[in-house]
Formats: sequence, structure tokens, C-alpha cells
Amino acid sequence: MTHPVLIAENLTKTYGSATALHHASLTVHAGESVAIMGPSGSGKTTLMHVLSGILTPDQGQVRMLAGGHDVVVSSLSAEKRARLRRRHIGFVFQEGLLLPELTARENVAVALMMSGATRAHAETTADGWLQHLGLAGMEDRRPAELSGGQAQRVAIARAQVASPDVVFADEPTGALDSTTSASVLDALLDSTVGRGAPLVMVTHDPAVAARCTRLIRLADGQIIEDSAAVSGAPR
Ligand SMILES: Nc1ncnc2c1ncn2[C@@H]1O[C@H](COP(=O)(O)OP(=O)(O)OP(=O)(O)O)[C@@H](O)[C@H]1O
Repeated sequence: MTHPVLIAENLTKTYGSATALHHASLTVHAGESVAIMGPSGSGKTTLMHVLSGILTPDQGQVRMLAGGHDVVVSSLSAEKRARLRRRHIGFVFQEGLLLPELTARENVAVALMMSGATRAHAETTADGWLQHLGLAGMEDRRPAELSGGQAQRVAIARAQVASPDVVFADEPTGALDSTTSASVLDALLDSTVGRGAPLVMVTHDPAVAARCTRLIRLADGQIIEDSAAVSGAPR
């Protein structure tokens, strides 16, 4: 049994008359990889944004074990949630969103410097992650000089460099061909779950979801299926 890292209880979020989340509850444990699936508009992005403190719920709460402390994310001010995200949460998006003027090393190091590290320490740690993700020798390249798969590996290094307590990914392989997608997904799973942190990933791709230890399906803002409830995955 592994310990809970994220506990979401009874989350409801509305936008005007649209209910994006409706009494959604889930607990994510260390080392789990959770795929969130569902039709367009079912609330996947909203759930990820509420879990990660980008948005606050109208009802319910999100708690997170951040740096060993039990934090009620949904009650923090916007400034404290931003700080929590910088220090304790990693994000990987469909497009890497790398800064085009910076090298691969700098793109990764900046994420660690934003949580207080010196430039020298951040660059050494960045190089270690780039090497770990198969990018040794590419540290000085800018994003335009990398393939799509390589750029996503830089984005993964950036998400991991501060050793966040949880990593969120939104269609992280959605822009890649199937072979590159499989190897980038391996890198994302290994680098997150390999550290013992959970990965929470929105995906439309059943092949990607099949690589995760747990599948959550949303419809109309409600969790209609949670494989952990039946498969005996870590709880
Ligand atoms: N900023 C917003 N303002 C108004 N309505 C919104 C806003 N964001 C989301 N919604 C609505 O909330 C519902 C859930 O949206 P959400 O983006 O979470 O769905 P999704 O499952 O991620 O969709 P997709 O797969 O298309 O990205 C939808 O009905 C959407 O129209």
C-alpha cells in the first residue's frame, strides 16, 4: 500500500450555467499513473486544473502531500497556489511550451531557479535530467533545433527537475507519431513513477491510457468509472 498524495473530495465547479465538475472525488497514491479519459467537454481539463490548484472548486476540497506537509490546496490564496505549483507540481502539455530563445539546458534549469536554486546548481541538475532522458549532447540546442519527441523530453525534464510531488500531463504525446509517442510516454512514466511520484494524465488515446495503472472516465463532469475501484490498483 502506498500513501495518498492527492485527496479530492466532492469537487464541483461551474462556469455560469455549465457544470464542468459535479461531486467528483478521488484519491491518488504515490507511484500511481492515472489516465483521465472522457468525451470533449466532460470536464477533464477542469478536473486537472482543480487538482493542481490552477482553479479553485466552488464546492469540495483538494488536499496534497507537498514536501511532506498536508496542504489544503483549494483553500490557499492564488499567490500561494502559484508557489505550490512552482515547487511541488510538474506539468507537461501537448506542445512542450518551451521558451524558444533558451537552450534545452536553460529551459529546464529555469524551472528549478524559480523554486530558489542557484543557476549553477540548476544547470547541473538540468544536465543530469537531460542525460537521463536520452538528450546528452543536446543541452545547448534551442527548441527549433530539436525534433518533436526531443522537445517533449526537454519538457519532461523541466517538469521533473524540481522533484515535484506530483506530475500532471495534458495529452503529452498528442502531437507525436505513434512510435515517438510510445518512447516519450515511457520516459514520462519512468521519470515520474520511477521517483515514486504519481502521474495524472489527460488523454484521448486508449493506447496511452492502457500504459497507466488506473483509468478514470468522466462524463458530464462526473466520474463514471474508476478502475482502482475494481482492479485492486494501489489505493
Ligand atoms: N472558462 C470557461 N468558461 C465557460 N465554460 C467553460 C470554461 N472552461 C470550460 N467550460 C465548460 O466546462 C465544461 C468542461 O470543460 P473542460 O474543458 O473541462 O472539458 P474537457 O473534457 O477537458 O474537454 P476537451 O476534451 O474538449 O478539452 C464544458 O462544458 C466547457 O464548455
